[in-house]
Formats: sequence, structure tokens, C-alpha cells
Amino acid sequence: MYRIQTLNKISPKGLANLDENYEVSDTMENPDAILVRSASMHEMEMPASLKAIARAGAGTNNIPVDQCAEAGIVVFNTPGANANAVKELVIAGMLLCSRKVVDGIEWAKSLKGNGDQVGKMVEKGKSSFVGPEIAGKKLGVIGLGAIGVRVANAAAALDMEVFGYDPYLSVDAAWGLSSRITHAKSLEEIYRECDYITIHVPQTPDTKGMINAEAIASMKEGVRILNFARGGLVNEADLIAGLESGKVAAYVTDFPSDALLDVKGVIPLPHLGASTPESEENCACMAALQVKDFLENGNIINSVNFPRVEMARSAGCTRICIIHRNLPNVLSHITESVSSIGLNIENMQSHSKKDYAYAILDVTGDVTADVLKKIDDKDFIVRIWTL
Ligand SMILES: NC(=O)c1ccc[n+]([C@@H]2O[C@H](COP(=O)([O-])OP(=O)(O)OC[C@H]3O[C@@H](n4cnc5c(N)ncnc54)[C@H](O)[C@@H]3O)[C@@H](O)[C@H]2O)c1
Ligand SMILES: O=C(O)CC[C@@H](O)C(=O)O
Repeated sequence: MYRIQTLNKISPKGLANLDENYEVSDTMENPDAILVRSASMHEMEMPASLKAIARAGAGTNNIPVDQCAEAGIVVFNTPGANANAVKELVIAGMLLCSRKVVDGIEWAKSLKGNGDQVGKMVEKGKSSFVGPEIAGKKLGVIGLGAIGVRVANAAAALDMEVFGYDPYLSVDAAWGLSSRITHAKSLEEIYRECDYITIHVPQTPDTKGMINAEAIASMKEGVRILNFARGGLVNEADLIAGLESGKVAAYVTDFPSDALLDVKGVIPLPHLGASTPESEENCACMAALQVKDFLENGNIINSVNFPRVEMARSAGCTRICIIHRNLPNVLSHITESVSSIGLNIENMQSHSKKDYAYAILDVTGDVTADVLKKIDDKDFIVRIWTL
């Protein structure tokens, strides 16, 4: 029986992929795997039993990914599974902040009690809520991954002139990008040209605080900034100064903080980007299926700390799974250890990612604890198990 702990509400449709061989609960002790959304795991003590964490979502900055790698815990995410949901809210966000929709709604509601005068008051007062159309305006998309590409294409379809910036653009993303998108060669080009700027990069030490006073100073007067990626990408004090001076006309954020809530021009959303039934299901299904394939077959598909390694099971074989440091001669140590005991390797796969690597070997013969001990007898082996 596999033991799964959930740290957030995970869509039941996703959990339904875990059959009678799985016990799932939010209080599960000694779990084999954890399914999580946005709950922070940085302060959590990882149980020795834990082999995998699956983030039902894209961003993994709530998980101590490097620490997990050191402990041989595979961290998965679900790339693209919620991208359409975020794209739709970004488009809504541009309209909300352009057309003064939120202020207009609040004002309209304040007319309650004025009886048959409401119609007249609406017509008289509406001129305070005039705001520009987005068609014909320039949008800068920073980060052209699953979300950025969709946002760029959708905005181009709404007749915006779209500039995209991503120095690490993947081949898949490039294939998906409309030919109408202008390739921005630098952030400065985005800042200089664009009326609206939307950020779709992961929060890492490199990207943290990237929207700061210097960046804002090089943006257009009255720029509207949208942040559906992570709060930490924006230096809040600098942003607030930009809003107060009028340099920044609006900041639409999915990551409100106390400091932002009463600042004029801020449209705070309670992290709703991925909150659609469709994306919650997509993410939960993808997370659950990846965990299942890993626990049952050792396959790693979308991991942020280990390489993709997947191999069909060879009939009649035991599978040995080995997480190890990415150093010279480790594979020869593994294959020599296995063959010195008279086991035959029918099939194997091995790949590396930065400091770590992962190997799966399908072997015939009796894989005893002694065999595993012989392979495990080196510091560079992080975790070894059989399936
Ligand atoms: N608001 C929400 O509910 C919600 C939902 C999903 C994702 N997100 C956030 O959005 C981020 C992006 O999601 P995604 O699914 O598009 O991820 P993704 O991995 O598909 O795309 C990220 C893109 O950013 C690019 N990138 C990285 N560093 C960059 C830099 N310095 N400058 C420019 N581009 C850079 C990468 O090359 C990649 O193409 C996630 O990391 C997550 O933090 C938020
Ligand atoms: O789980 C959520 O609701 C948000 C997920 C989102 O922030 C992500 O990074 O995928």
C-alpha cells in the first residue's frame, strides 16, 4: 500500500487516479509521496519515508527543491496544466485595469438607495471611469513559457502589438508562438516600448525583485504592470513609489500583501490564476499520475530537480532505481557491482541534471539486500531501491 499525504485541497478527480493500492489523507504519517499546491514546505521536516513531492501547479518556490535533491526526494510539477486558466485571467486583468472596471463597479454599487435616479446618476457619473482600449497598445510579455506564449498569442489576437522576451525560450514554446509576436532582445526594449507589461517567469534568486526602481524608471509613463507569476518578482516599495508618482498607472497582482492593499492603482486578486475547475483537475491528474508512475515504475517525467528518465518494464525483471551524484565513473561502479554478482542487465536508462543523476536498471536474477548494499557502498549513491 502506498501512502500519500495531501498538503492542500487536491481535486478529487486527480486523486481518483490513485487506486485501491493507495491510502490518501491530509494527516498521513510516513508518506511515500506528498501532493501539494501552494503550501510552504520550507519549514517542514521531510520524513525519511518520503520519495516524491508533486506540486499540482507550475511554481515550486514553496518547496526546498535543492534540499530535496540532496535527500533523494524527487520534486515534480505539472507544466502547462494550468496555463490556460492564468492566460484568461491575465487578459481579464488588462481589461480590468484599463477600463477602470473595479472602481466603476464599486461606484455603481454605492448608488444603492437612490431609487429611480440611479439611471440618471450612472449616465452623469460614468465619465470618471473612462479608460483606454487594449487594441493597438503594446504589450510586453516577460517569460515565454506555457503561460507567456498563450498570453502573447491571445493578446495578439485582440489586436495588441506584442513584444516577447525570454532568453531561454524552449523549442516547444517557439513552435507555439504566433509569428505576430515581436522578439524583444532585452528587458530594456520591453520597458521602453510597452504600455502593458506582464511577467511570467519563475521566482528564483536571479529573478527575485527584477521589477525594481531602475526597471520602473525605464518604463513608459503610465505603464500598467501585471503580475500573475510571484509576488517576490516585484520590489514592492519601488512599485508603490511608482504608483504614487503616477509613473505606474496600475498594478494587477495575484499576490497581494498588506502594504499593497490600500495603494491607489493596485488591483489585488487572491491568487486566482489557476483557480478554475479545469486547471485544478488537470494539475491534480498530472501530479497524481506522475507520482503513481514514479512509485510503481520509478519513471520520472516532469521533475524540477532530477532528469527525465522513463523506460518500459522488461518482463521477468526486477527494476533497480538509483539516485546518485553526477560524477565520473558512477555508472561503471553500478554496472560492475551488478554484474559481479551474476545479475544480467536487460535494459537500463540513465540521465543527469546539474549535480544529480538517476539510473534505472531492469535486471534478471535475485536482487538481494546484499546486492543493493554493494552498490550503495559509496558516498555518491544518494538513494537506491527496487521495484
Ligand atoms: N497565478 C497563478 O495561479 C499561477 C499559475 C501558474 C504559474 N504561475 C507562476 O507563473 C510562472 C510561469 O509559469 P509557466 O507555467 O509559464 O512556467 P514555464 O516554466 O512554462 O515558463 C517560464 C518561462 O520563463 C522563462 N524565464 C526564466 N527566467 C527568465 C528570465 N530571467 N527572463 C525571461 N524569461 C525567463 C523560461 O525560459 C520559461 O520559458 C510559474 O513559475 C509560477 O510561479 C502562477
Ligand atoms: O495551486 C494554485 O492555486 C496556484 C498554482 C500556481 O501558483 C502555480 O504556480 O501553478
